[in-house]
Amino acid sequence: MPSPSTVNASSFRERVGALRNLRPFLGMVWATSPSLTATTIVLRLMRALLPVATLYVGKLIIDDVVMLVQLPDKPVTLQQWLDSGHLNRLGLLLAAEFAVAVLADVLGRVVTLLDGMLAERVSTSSSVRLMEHAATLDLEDFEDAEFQDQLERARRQTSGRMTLMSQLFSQAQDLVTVASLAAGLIVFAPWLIVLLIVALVPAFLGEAHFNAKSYSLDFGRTPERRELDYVRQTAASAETAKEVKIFGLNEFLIDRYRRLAASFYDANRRLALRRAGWGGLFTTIGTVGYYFAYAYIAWRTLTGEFSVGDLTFLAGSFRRLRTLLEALLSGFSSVAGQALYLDDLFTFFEVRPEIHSPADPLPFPRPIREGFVFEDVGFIYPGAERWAVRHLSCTLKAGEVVALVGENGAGKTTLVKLLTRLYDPDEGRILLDGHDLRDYGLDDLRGSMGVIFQDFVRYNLPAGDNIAVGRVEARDDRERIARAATRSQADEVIGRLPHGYDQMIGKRFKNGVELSGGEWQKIAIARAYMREAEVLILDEPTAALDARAEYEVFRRFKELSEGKTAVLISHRFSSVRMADRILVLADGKVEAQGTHEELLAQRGRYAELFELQAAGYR
Ligand SMILES: Nc1ncnc2c1ncn2[C@@H]1O[C@H](COP(=O)(O)OP(=O)(O)OP(=O)(O)O)[C@@H](O)[C@H]1O
Repeated sequence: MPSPSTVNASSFRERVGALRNLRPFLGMVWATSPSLTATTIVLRLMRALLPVATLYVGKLIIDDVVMLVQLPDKPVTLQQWLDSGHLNRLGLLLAAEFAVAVLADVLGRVVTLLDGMLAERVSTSSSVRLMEHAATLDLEDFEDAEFQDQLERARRQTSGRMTLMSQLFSQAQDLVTVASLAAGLIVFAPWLIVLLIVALVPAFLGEAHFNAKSYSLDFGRTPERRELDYVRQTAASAETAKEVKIFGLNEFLIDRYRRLAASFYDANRRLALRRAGWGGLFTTIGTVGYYFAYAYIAWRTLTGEFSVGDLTFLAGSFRRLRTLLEALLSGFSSVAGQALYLDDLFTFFEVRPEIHSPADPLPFPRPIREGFVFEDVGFIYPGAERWAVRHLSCTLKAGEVVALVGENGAGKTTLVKLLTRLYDPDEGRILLDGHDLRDYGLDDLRGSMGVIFQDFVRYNLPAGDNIAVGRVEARDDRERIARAATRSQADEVIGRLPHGYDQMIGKRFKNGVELSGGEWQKIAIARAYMREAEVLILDEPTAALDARAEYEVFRRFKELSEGKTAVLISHRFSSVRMADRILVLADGKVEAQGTHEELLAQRGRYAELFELQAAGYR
């Protein structure tokens, strides 16, 4: 991804280079709906030829009127005119002009309608593609600030660039109109075209320059804009309202928002002012060119070389051409500018995940025969300075319940992330039944594990669906959902909800019911049971449960993980001691292991932490 410093967007070459994005963009539009796209193109082509037709019929009308005015014995009354037959041609011409006007109007409306429909479909399909692609990427990508900026820019492109489509089509349409008008001009006075182009070039270059500037301004400010959104969200959202109120953070956040927004405004205003100034100057040059040409045509009419009809046709064509060319040129530079933005979308699509399935994956063992072995595993988070885990060696035997304990930052969650291949180790390897985890299919591996993290997601969905997401393919299996709920004690929570399993939970939507922290946790833990996986992992999702509830959850967890490999992470020793084996982690490696009693007898860190907690309860 280009960093702000490498995007010197004022370089003209870069802008023209960005036009390469138009091909895949148009490909995307076409793929969304070939029939809509083809129809709008054909209609626009027809519409493109109407201006020259209007002007030409207008010229014929005026020439005809001038001729009739000069008739030696002209009729006087309307009846006489009609009887003389002189008006037949004029009548036909007027009817033709009327027909062209109606057609132009109808075509314009239909095209706008089709464009609107097409734009919406393109926007939806690119959003879908964005989500599909995002789903393939690594967790590492999502935790990277630069990637988040890129994702944010790409997300804005999915709907923000839809005007680009109409604009591109309009450009093509205008181009055809220009060609038809220019053909007319060339027949009468070729050098007028040259005058036209000379008058317009400065305006074009000015536009191109300022568009590039505004892109680089925008690009360089993605982090600030993300911060702006974040501050706004924090200052006014259901999730943060409680703490913001108690800490009285409104002023602080609003002030921060104001300062950020003000710096945006300043930069934008400076650019807009310069743009307006230069734009005004260039337009004046164009206007001078126009009146110069007008005077010339008028003169040639006076000398008798052009008819009055020619004069109106030429002056009309010239004026039309000028506005069209101006629009085309500035449209071109705006298209090139927007194409630069498309870079964000397409470079996002080019990001490839690093964690993937092997070409010829092993099937996940069901049941697991031996278990997992961590062999001297080391992992450092991208951009971090310290190893999160290093020289970590341990086993998780098949059918065993292992508890991980250790102080904050000891590496417990990291171990779980490595086990589920959200990350791959930087050193050493993890074996499952004697084979490297990387030899198994990724979907198969993750599909065989039920993990609930401490920061599990609180889905604003009906209670049943909140559990069903644990195995979303089985979301219609009400019995399985109810079974999972019973195992995690979520059934009692759901029993108290007015609409039971169909009750919307969370406060985001109408009729949603908010749950307590512990109730949410029971629902989340039910997801792990819903999964009916070979490996069950609870990474401290029980912190908000009261002591009795946590004890009960773990007692059942132990019972229900009979024959399964299970890992539980908790800071409560009353729960931890139920495990078959306890691993004590410190500084990213296993410091001690054994049963509760064995570890107490060793009188090491485990015994110390246990004593601390026990003392707290005395
Ligand atoms: N996404 C991340 N990016 C960078 N560093 C991280 C990230 N997640 C964790 N770390 C670092 O890795 C180390 C181990 O963290 P980990 O989350 O595994 O600890 P933990 O034992 O689960 O702690 P806790 O009991 O607080 O949950 C910590 O030093 C932490 O700062």
